[in-house]
Amino acid sequence: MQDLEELYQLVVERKKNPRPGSYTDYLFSKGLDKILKKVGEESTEVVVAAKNNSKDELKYETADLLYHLMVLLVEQNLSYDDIKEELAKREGLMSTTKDRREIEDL
Ligand SMILES: N=c1c2ncn([C@@H]3O[C@H](COP(=O)(O)OP(=O)(O)OP(=O)(O)O)[C@@H](O)[C@H]3O)c2ncn1[C@@H]1O[C@H](COP(=O)(O)O)[C@@H](O)[C@H]1O
Repeated sequence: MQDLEELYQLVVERKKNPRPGSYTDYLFSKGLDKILKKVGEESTEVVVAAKNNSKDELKYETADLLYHLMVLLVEQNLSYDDIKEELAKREGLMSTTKDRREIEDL
């Protein structure tokens, strides 16, 4: 079993201890622009999969995107806890927006 945090930790481990032939090492060696390109590509593939109404494709592309996002976070020295903290801050936000004026189409 591998959850997102375990995947993040695996990427951290690869950065600390590069392993020959590892795709993660390949991304780190190419640098930020390559990682950003992959995040962009994989994001687009998620959009296309959803438009194709294909759950299998969406599942596959989402896993690809999450992996590349974890590589980006590690490259940028953002910890997994940073993201968890940000998400935690948002808990309960719904209740504070219930009186918001309806969003109108332009
Ligand atoms: N989750 C993933 C994961 N998802 C996608 N990918 C790789 O992402 C690449 C995306 O495929 P593409 O066709 O878009 O890219 P490509 O043509 O192979 O290469 P480029 O476009 O980047 O040049 C594939 O090579 C996949 O193997 C991943 N590679 C690794 N992981 C995880 O990271 C762990 C460590 O992997 P290594 O670093 O390779 O040991 C693995 O055990 C997995 O758990």
